[in-house]
Amino acid sequence: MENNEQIFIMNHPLIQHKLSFLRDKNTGTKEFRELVSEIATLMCYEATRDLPLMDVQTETPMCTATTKVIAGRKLAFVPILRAGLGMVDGMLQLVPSAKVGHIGLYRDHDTLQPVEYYNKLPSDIEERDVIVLDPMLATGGSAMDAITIVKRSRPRSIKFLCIIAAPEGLKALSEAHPDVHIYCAAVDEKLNEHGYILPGLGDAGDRIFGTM
Ligand SMILES: O=c1ccn([C@@H]2O[C@H](COP(=O)(O)O)[C@@H](O)[C@H]2O)c(=O)[nH]1
Ligand SMILES: O=P(O)(O)OP(=O)(O)O
Ligand SMILES: [Mg+2]
Repeated sequence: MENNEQIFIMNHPLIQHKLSFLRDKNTGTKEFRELVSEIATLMCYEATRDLPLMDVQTETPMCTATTKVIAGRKLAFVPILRAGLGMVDGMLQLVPSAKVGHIGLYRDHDTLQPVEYYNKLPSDIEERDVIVLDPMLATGGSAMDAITIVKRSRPRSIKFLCIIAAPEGLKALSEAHPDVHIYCAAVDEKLNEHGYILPGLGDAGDRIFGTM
């Protein structure tokens, strides 16, 4: 799977290095949580690369200079519960002013279909660019549903940021929401018969919250 106009694979060495430890089954809950957060920060840096800038006048100790600031674009992060929660603090490290909405979805074990159980989005989401967060894009069902829910509130734009994607999920999501840019750190081989990503890292929510 290659980068294209909709899908961005972040192969930065720091991200890839941390991802190896994240995949390791011997990585414990505390370290796993820290790694998810650190990777989210690094991915946030890339995913905000297109934020528009505007010129301002700044008094340096030497003279007046024309410098750049972000041109008033407001962001909202929307983690898909539970696993997406692990990415929020890392994102807020770089954009502390972002608002945070939450969408609660779990996958039905038999059908693999997402089941919605919670939904709270910022009231001014129409003025915001949204980044939906979930470490894992497997069948794509959760991301597709979460983005459909967010779209009903008419944000300015939506991006989806995950750490590991399966080819099946990338295809499904990019076809269902061609207007949504997708950022991931790795595209793995395939899904197993239970809808888990191979080689993957297991169940991200369970590993973040220690509920294995
Ligand atoms: O290897 C995996 C696969 C899935 N998850 C969790 O499931 C959803 C995504 O699954 P979809 O099939 O794309 O709906 C995601 O929220 C993860 O929490 C996982 O942890 N590990
Ligand atoms: O998508 P699931 O079912 O794995 O949910 P959670 O993120 O709560 O583990
Ligand atoms: Mg889970």
